[in-house]
Amino acid sequence: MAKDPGRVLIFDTTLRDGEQSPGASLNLDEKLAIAQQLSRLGVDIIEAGFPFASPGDFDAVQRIATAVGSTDGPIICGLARATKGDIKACAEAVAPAAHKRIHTFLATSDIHLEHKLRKSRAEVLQIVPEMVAYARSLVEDVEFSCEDAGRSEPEFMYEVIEAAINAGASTINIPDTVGYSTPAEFGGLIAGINQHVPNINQAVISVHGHNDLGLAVANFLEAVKHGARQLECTINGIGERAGNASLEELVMALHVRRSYFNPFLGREAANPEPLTAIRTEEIYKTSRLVSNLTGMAVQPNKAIVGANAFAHESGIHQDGVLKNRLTYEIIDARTIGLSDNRISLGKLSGRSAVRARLEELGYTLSGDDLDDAFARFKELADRKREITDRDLEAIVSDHTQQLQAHYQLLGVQVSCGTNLQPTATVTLRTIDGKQRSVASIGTGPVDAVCGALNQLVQVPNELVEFSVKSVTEGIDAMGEVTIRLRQNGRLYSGHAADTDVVVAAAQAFVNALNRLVSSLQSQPLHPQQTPLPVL
Ligand SMILES: CC(=O)SCCNC(=O)CCNC(=O)[C@H](O)C(C)(C)COP(=O)(O)OP(=O)(O)OC[C@H]1O[C@@H](n2cnc3c(N)ncnc32)[C@H](O)[C@@H]1OP(=O)(O)O
Ligand SMILES: CC(C)C(=O)C(=O)O
Repeated sequence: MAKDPGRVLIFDTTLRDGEQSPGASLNLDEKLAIAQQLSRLGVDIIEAGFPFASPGDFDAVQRIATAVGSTDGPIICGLARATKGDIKACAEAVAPAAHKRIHTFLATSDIHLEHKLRKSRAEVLQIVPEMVAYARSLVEDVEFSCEDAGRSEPEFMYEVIEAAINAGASTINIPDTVGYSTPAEFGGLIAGINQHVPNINQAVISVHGHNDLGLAVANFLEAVKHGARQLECTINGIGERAGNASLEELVMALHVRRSYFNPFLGREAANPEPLTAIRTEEIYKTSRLVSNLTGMAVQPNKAIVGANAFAHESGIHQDGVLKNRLTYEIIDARTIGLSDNRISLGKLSGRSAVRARLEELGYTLSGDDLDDAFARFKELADRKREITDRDLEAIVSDHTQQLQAHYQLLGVQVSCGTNLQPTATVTLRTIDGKQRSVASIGTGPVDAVCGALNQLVQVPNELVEFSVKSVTEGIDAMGEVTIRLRQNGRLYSGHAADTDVVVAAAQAFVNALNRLVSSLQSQPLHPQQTPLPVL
């Protein structure tokens, strides 16, 4: 049996694999806000990024290690390829944390060895212990992953794992990198590792998996039954391609069905102790925060955190729930932090009530940031009778997105209607204070706004998604706009809300352009690429 921490460790990779979701790039302040909320949620390990990937990623990991990696906080981890350069950068980035980890990886499947790494199995067996030992010379806590484990030959993988443990790895991660495994196969893989790797009891077995076939959570639960004690997952299941195993689904499955899982961890079935250290009542607000800051909307029918997850539509269900909620509910919504019992916020509310509610939602604001958010709150409260949590989230996420913005939207004016050519005038200010306005016509007001913004910014892009939805109910509801732009095959999301959907569209477009521009600035200039316009 593997070294057993006595419960299931939750390793959150929202800021690393989650950020690999097309269009989901986050700025430094956004990453920090998410890391702080993950710490409140009670995750055991935060994988904060891939420090070697870019100076921005390095800074983010270092800042999270400094601000969130306190003695009673989570382990702060960075990802590194099995190279000295990656590992050294990772060690430097996580250094400020009280508890730090280097996570290094090398593929073990023949497909990856032959076509991607162009290395033999013998070379892999030489590199892995060398790089794990190098990582151990820099940091005490080292995790090693056999990338594409789900398609690797088990006997070869056993040898690699044994070598990694002998070199000092204390966590061995088994990733189903392409989401290929089925639950029985994945459980069998973990059982095989426990049986055939002679020194496995010196390491925690971890799993990481993707949702290409929608099986990641099911695979992980099967892995827990066979000895996996660390689950690598993301909030809302975001991540590369179809995403990762979702944290909220795993945690709630282990919570709701603990009498089923308890015996696999050597406990009495009736043991009421939780199987993870997660504060489940923080789940919903963490989901909202990640959705707002990444611009990745949560599908309404998503388990646990979707808008419909606790809604009962049909008469027979409503009748049952009215008689006894247990007829159709397996989770009390309050367990994940949904509550109807809230102070209502409106135009007579003061700074303390707004700050307190924002804190409950996972946003800790002070000084100028609080003043700005409060001013926007009052502005909105003059237009809208009751300010809901979703309104507040929209206010703060707009503000956070603008903190490091290259372009700031100063004004939008449109004229449109029957027999009128839709026209928009837009004013932008750059980070260095230059200001310019442009007018443009379009097929509708939003098209005219986007045309004007493109004229001002002059960075080629293709609009691939535009969606508007109402944040709350009623005629005075905020409209939430999500925009996705594509350039050179990469996606950039922008997200904004306002009671005026044209203003929300303009702001969402500017947010997406800001992401695109930041990404261009962190890449070396392509010979045919023109420098960024300065307005
Ligand atoms: C399964 C996962 O999610 S892995 C994590 C994915 N995350 C990322 O890729 C982070 C973002 N990546 C980047 O910024 C860049 O790819 C960098 C900085 C890491 C590397 O950039 P470059 O040096 O330009 O290399 P490039 O991306 O073109 O190719 C990757 C190289 O790493 C090698 N490589 C891939 N995995 C590993 C590994 N685990 N250990 C060592 N080398 C590896 C590849 O074989 C390739 O080498 P080659 O150039 O000799 O053929
Ligand atoms: C680096 C590893 C853990 C990974 O992200 C994967 O295999 O999907």
